[in-house]
Amino acid sequence: MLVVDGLTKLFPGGKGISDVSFTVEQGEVFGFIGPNGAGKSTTIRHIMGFMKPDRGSASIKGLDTWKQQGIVQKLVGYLPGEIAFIEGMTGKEFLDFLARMQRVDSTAKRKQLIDRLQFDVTTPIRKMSKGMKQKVGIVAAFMHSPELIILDEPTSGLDPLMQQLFIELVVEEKARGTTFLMSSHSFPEIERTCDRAAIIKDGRLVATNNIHELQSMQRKLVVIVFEHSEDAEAFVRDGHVPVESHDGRNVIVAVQGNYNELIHEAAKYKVRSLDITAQNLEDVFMQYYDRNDAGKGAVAG
Ligand SMILES: Nc1ncnc2c1ncn2[C@@H]1O[C@H](COP(=O)(O)OP(=O)(O)OP(=O)(O)O)[C@@H](O)[C@H]1O
Repeated sequence: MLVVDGLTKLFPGGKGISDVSFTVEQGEVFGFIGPNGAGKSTTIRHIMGFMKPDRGSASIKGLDTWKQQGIVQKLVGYLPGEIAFIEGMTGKEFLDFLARMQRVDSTAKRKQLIDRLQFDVTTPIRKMSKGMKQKVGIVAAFMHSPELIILDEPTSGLDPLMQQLFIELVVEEKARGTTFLMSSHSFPEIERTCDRAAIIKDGRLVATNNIHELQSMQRKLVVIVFEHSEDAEAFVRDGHVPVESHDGRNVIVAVQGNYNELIHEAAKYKVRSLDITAQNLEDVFMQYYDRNDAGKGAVAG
C-alpha cells in the first residue's frame, strides 16, 4: 500500500531526514514513534506529496506521492500535526468544504463520527479548544472512508476518554480493512493500535518491529504477597518459577508469556495479594534492536 524508499531531505542548518525506508501493507496499522524533532512530520509531509525529497521516494499504491500528488491525496485521509483551518468557518462549514473536494457522500459517516466524538460542530473554529479542533480534524480524515489514513500525532490535545474512543475508531476501521500510518510520542498508544512500528531518531530510522512479537517478549514482574513467610520460603525453595527477589512474605517473580506454571505453583499456598507490572515496551524494542541489529544500522522486519 505504502512504500517509503530511501527518503532524504536535508534542511538548511543540517536537520531533516536521512535514508528513511519502510513499507506499510494493506490493512496494517503502522506506528511511527520518535521524540520531538525526530523527523516524523517531515516524513509524513513527503508521503502526502507536500514536499519534494532530495533523494528517495514515497509511493502509495504504486503512485509516486510527489509526482502524482493530486491523485494520491484523493486516496488518503490525512490529519496533519498542526491543522490549518480556514479562518471564520464553523466546524460544519469546514467539513462541508472538504466533503465537496473529496467528492464522496460522507454524510452518514460524518454524523456518526461527530456523535461519537461528542462536540458541537456548529461552533466557529476560532472559538474551539485544541481538543475540539483535533476532533474536527479526525472527522475530516475518516469521514470519506479512505483506504489509507495518515495521522500525525492524532491524540494530542484529546483527554484520556477521547484518546480511548479514538483507539476504538482505529480498531473498527482496521477491521473494515483500512490501512493506517500514525505518528506518536506515546508507546502505549502505539501498542494498543499498531501491528508494527518504526522508531525514528535524529532523522534516521533506528528499528522497525512487530508489536505483537515485542509484547510476547515483554517480561512481566509479578509481586506475590503470601499469607505466611514460611509459604514464601517454600515457594522459593520449590524453584519451579524464576524468582527475582524474596523478602519475608514478599516474592517477585519474572514471567514471560507462561502464566500457568506460576498460577499452579502459587496456588499451593495461601496468597494474600498479587500485582503485575510490565516491562516498558520501549525498553523491549530497544533491547531487541541492540541484540539483533547493533552496529549494523539495519532494520528488523
Ligand atoms: N521547513 C523546515 N525548514 C527547516 N527545518 C525544518 C523544517 N521542517 C522541519 N525542520 C526541522 O527538521 C527536524 C524534524 O522536524 P519534524 O517536524 O519532522 O519532527 P517531528 O518528529 O514531527 O517532531 P514533533 O514531534 O515535534 O512534531 C526538526 O529539527 C525541525 O526543526
